[in-house]
Amino acid sequence: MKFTKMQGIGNDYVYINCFEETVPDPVELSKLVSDRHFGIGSDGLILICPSKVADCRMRMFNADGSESAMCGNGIRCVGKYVFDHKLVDKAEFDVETDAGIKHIKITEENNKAVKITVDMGIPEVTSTLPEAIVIDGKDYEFIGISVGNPHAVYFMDHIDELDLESIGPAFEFHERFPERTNSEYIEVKSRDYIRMRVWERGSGETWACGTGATASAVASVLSGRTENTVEVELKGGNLTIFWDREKSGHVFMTGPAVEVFEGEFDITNL
Ligand SMILES: N[C@@H](CCC[C@H](N)C(=O)O)C(=O)O
Repeated sequence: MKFTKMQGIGNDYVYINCFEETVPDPVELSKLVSDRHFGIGSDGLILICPSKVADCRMRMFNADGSESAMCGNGIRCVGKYVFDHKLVDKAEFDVETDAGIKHIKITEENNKAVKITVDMGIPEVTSTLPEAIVIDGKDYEFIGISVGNPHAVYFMDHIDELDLESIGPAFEFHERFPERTNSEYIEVKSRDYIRMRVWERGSGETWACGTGATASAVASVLSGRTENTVEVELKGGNLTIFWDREKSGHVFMTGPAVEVFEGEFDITNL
């Protein structure tokens, strides 16, 4: 099976062009390819498929094989892939996801996508503002935001000192979140700049999460900490998030996407 490895500010996935390839078991394939010692090495698997209602469809699987409705860094890479590989012949197009159809705008240089803006839709607040869960006897106040997938945003000082390997799974598997949750840990630097670490449902700590950055910017605005445009610094780079709160209610994510390499993977034993 042919694949392409791509990354969006360090959040890396294996991409399969399902206009040409058939994937028999994406759940098992995701576990296999994601393994950083025995596989290709990635945060999961993304299928770029034909769609009846949009220009293409994205299906996204975490490293543990669980499927998510949406992936922010993934959809920017899908945008770059279909543009660069000429599966579309326009710089604005639609991608079907299980969280709805998302509109993409490509900024190109020499016929290659260098920057991608995604209309992430209207965010949904899924908690009281804020709400607390108890972990090891301590209250953690979070803001719950869905942008097609679930996020719990926690504001704190000194995110570099956080023991993410402990707190991440405690959020992910807490009984408050029956479908598990992604969680973001946010240090506010100014009214338009935040720093973020993320623990992803199904993949653990990743270098970036586009839906997480979007949810965190929305939570920052909602709680009065920032203006509507926020730059989010993640381990692998920065994203710009603009929440058009007063007019359309939609939130827009802008950032890069990079093709790392192409290869072939033997799936005869899958
Ligand atoms: N890295 C992604 C989010 C991937 C899905 C997430 N782990 C979930 O299960 O919802 C992003 O960039 O948004």
